[in-house]
Amino acid sequence: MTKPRIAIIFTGGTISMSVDPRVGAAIPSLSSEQIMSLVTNIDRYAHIESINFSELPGPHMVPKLMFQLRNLVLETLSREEIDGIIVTHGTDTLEETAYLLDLTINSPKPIVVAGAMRNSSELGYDGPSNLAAAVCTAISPQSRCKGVLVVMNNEVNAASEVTKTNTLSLDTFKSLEFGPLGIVDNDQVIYHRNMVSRQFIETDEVNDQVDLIKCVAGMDDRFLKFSVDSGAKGIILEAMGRGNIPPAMIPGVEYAIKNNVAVVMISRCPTGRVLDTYGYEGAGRHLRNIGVILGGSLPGQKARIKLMLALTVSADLLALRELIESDQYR
Ligand SMILES: NC(=O)C[C@H](N)C(=O)O
Repeated sequence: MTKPRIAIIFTGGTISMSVDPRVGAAIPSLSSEQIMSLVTNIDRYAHIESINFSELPGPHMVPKLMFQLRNLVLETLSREEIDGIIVTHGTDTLEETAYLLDLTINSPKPIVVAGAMRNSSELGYDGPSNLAAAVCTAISPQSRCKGVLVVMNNEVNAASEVTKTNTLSLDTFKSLEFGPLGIVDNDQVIYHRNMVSRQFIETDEVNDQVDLIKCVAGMDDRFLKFSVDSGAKGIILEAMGRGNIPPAMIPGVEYAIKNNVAVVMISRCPTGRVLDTYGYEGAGRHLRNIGVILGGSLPGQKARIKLMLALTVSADLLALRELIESDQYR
């Protein structure tokens, strides 16, 4: 039987780091060959092809590079002999890249994003085991047509649902709202459910002029006005609870919308979607009536990815509302 062929695209992150004695802390240093040499016996399962994209820590990744990575993933997927793709990534921005890939690639072939929480100088370096689980996931026919998957700590999560929840735990990537899609057990992926919803945004670019503003008690509209005046085309408003903001922020929201800047609201609560349940000043109904778009249950950093892509499809605020709300409010 012919073994499946998997391309692994290395972008950096802790999975490719070790402690530099001069700095006394972890920095990118491992080549893809060095990492793959630690994933022992993987050639029993698949032919592996390594592709070097970058050696970036997660916080150095930027939206334009994520989109270049998306183009490389698409190009690699278009090769008939490739059965699936794995992307290694710094975990700090892994969910953002994974979600961008998920929203912009419509392929039945499995795409898996993985990383590590411990670098190769630490006891219990989890890079090789996460990569092994990612390969087991990518070669499974059951992983087809599932969108982009995030595999860490033997759990399989949908890119559209997952977020990093803990600063150091190996078990940090969680779908807080719905739980994992499945697990990797004994080198086999076992799925328990399908992703809740999936959206595809057809575009060839990303507009990175989107800011994220978190609301706190007593906040005013200075950040909102600064964002508009400094050229933002979109703002993610990380609101309180069900989707409500302090009244002193409202002039800034009106100023943004008057200037055709899209304002998408999500919640600073870790779970639950926003909705226009409340009718007081600054509450969801008021904000919706003045043109604020509802962003569902996405965390702010992922809602930003979605808006950055949606803005390349239309600058019209009503069309943007339609596009952004369509998969969360039916
Ligand atoms: N575990 C990690 O990968 C964290 C690291 N700071 C990064 O995102 O590059």
